[in-house]
Amino acid sequence: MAVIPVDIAGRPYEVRVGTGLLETVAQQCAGRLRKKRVPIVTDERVHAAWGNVVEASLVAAGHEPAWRILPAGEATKSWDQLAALVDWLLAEEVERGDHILALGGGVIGDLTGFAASIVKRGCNFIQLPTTLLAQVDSSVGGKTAINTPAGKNLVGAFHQPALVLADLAALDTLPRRELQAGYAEVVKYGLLGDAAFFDWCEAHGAAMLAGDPALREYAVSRSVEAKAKIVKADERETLGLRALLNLGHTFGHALEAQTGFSDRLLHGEGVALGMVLAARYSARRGHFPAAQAERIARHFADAGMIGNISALGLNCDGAALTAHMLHDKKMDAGTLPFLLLNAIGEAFLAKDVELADVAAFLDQELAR
Ligand SMILES: NC(=O)c1ccc[n+]([C@@H]2O[C@H](COP(=O)([O-])OP(=O)(O)OC[C@H]3O[C@@H](n4cnc5c(N)ncnc54)[C@H](O)[C@@H]3O)[C@@H](O)[C@H]2O)c1
Ligand SMILES: O=C(O)C(=O)C[C@@H](O)[C@H](O)[C@H](O)COP(=O)(O)O
Ligand SMILES: [Zn+2]
Repeated sequence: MAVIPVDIAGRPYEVRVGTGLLETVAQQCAGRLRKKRVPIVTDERVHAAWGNVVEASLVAAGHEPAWRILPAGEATKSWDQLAALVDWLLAEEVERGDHILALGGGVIGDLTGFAASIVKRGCNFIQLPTTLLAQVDSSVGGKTAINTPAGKNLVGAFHQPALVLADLAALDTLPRRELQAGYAEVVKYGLLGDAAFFDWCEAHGAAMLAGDPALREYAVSRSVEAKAKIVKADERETLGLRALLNLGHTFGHALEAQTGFSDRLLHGEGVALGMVLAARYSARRGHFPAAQAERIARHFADAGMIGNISALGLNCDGAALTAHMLHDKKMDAGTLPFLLLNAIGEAFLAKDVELADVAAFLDQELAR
């Protein structure tokens, strides 16, 4: 098992990456589960795949799991589900010092973490991420949120988990499309700051996705280490460092909004397309080789993902996509900084991007 410290001032915690962590969840959480009843939030698919494993461990340790089983999918990150979850946690008489368990992907982690941040002005929670995306990204770093009709993650809080248990065995039941979507956030760490890791992805990504256990442990651990370092340096995204983790997301979130936050485009798929767009747009501006942008697009295509937004059949123009971007949380005094590339492994925040130029670029991409 790899143990990666997330060294946040005043609230450090561990990310444990290994196999069998769900089977031994009660022991892993020893000392944190103070009461007989343990509140666990999950979704219906994760519960079907892993509910009995977690239940068995908790029951064997003398606990009585209290399950909150939500519908699977992005629509669960909503005001309605948040309100109902908060009411349920209050009915469970959760105290600040208790630990709420979040068993699932980024949807469950983001929603549960946000509920934990506001119940009694802040309770503890433990992330039990079961998707590749959640293990390499969403369970770490403390961004929690729901979506609103205005856009993605627009209401939320920074609230760090007390512990993260990334069980690699969970990836064995994850559908291939979800694995691929999570892989986009793995590749992101290479593109934003670690060219050697992008090379590793090109060499080993396919075998990692196919199930090689050692490669999976390496991909998850190296991703978590990269994220932990950035989060330690800029927890609240105020210094322009954490913003690097948003590479591909301004484009990606606009595509998710345009497709109605539906199964038509998963978050990771939007991020993959968004990073290809950021790379091509960097090439259009002249500070990134066009051939390298196509290298990135090819890598995602080789991994089985869509490489061009024209394939989405969006039936909209570039201006419709840039309109969604006005809600981006990086907006600053009316301008939107964009994460762009100078090289593979060297992302930067460009503050001189004109949205009209982005819209014109997207018109070309929609017709590609
Ligand atoms: N907080 C952050 O820093 C952060 C980072 C990245 C993404 N996110 C958010 O995460 C969300 C996406 O997360 P996701 O990709 O994990 O999606 P998800 O939570 O919707 O899970 C994907 C699907 O896989 C199923 N599933 C999960 N684990 C499974 C398993 N082990 N076996 C079988 N099925 C399983 C789920 O039921 C769901 O249908 C988005 O809302 C995104 O905005 C947040
Ligand atoms: O942890 C971060 O910081 C990230 O930006 C990680 C992203 O992968 C994630 O999708 C995040 O939720 C996006 O943040 P947002 O602030 O653009 O909503
Ligand atoms: Zn993301």
